[in-house]
Amino acid sequence: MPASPVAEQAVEISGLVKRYGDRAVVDGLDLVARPGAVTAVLGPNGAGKTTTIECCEGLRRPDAGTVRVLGLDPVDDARELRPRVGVMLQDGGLPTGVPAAQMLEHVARMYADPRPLDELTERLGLGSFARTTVRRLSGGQRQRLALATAVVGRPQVAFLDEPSAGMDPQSRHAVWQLVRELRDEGVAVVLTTHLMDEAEDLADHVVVVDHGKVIAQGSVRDLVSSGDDRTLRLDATPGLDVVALTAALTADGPGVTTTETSPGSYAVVGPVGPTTVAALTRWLAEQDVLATRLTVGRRTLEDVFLDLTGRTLR
Ligand SMILES: Nc1ncnc2c1ncn2[C@@H]1O[C@H](COP(=O)(O)OP(=O)(O)OP(=O)(O)O)[C@@H](O)[C@H]1O
Repeated sequence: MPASPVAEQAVEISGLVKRYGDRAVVDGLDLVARPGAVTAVLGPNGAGKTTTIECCEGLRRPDAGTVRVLGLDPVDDARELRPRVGVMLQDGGLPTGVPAAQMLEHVARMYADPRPLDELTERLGLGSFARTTVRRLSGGQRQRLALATAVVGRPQVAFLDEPSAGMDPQSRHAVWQLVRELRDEGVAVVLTTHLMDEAEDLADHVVVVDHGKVIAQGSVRDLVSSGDDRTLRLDATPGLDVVALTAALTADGPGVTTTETSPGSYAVVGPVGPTTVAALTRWLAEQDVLATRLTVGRRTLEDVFLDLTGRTLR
């Protein structure tokens, strides 16, 4: 049998286009994912994240561009890739009439060296619903089972589509811990998410996608650091005059931008300092508006997204 091509990158996507009808939902997307790293594809609903991942999983054929997973074509080389790639679909994608434990045992039997099932069961808390059929599992339970089936075969690449969606905080942390360990074992983990904290906590590399295109990428640190910029967050009455507020904040200080991110929530981004806060509280007092929350902190990925698109992620 010829040796598999040696790939430095676990996943390489170049100029990917996927159309539904005449609409390109993925529109010239480039992405690279390394072994031993978590790559998070971050973007709002409908950005094209799932479609991109489905092209990597061989579930959809690109209309243009190339996708390589471990140097192979996900559609043409599906048989060779199957034992080396783990997939967690957004809707679980599992047969519904089988009890959870039986499902996991069945999947494990397909691999030469599966992970110990008792350990995986314990870690992801699968024991409490082992005998329940997939159909009757809650959304979060189904997600945990889907994750277990994705990683039980010790894949070299794991595609996880919104791995912690719908989970309670305890389960979410168990999932995050497992993802970190996969990374430490050398697995290339590619996950989609629209949860900022998930990307900030887990990702070595973040790819921000909007309208089927990459609009920014880098480490979280690269993306959020921008000189002395900080974000001042303010909760107050909806509909404040942000133009007048920005003018008041920049009158005797450096330039900042002000946005009402959702009704009654505002973000002031820029070199926010003590004079900015003083000017803000003075302006609010003049308008007879009470701030119910005021914080100053470092920029987040949410701020980056807001800067790039003028919209919030959710
Ligand atoms: N089979 C399909 N036929 C037609 N349109 C589709 C199909 N699958 C997805 N789409 C559309 O493609 C766009 C991108 O969908 P996709 O699921 O890739 O986005 P996403 O970024 O994963 O969003 P979400 O965060 O909501 O999961 C959406 O507008 C969606 O309605």
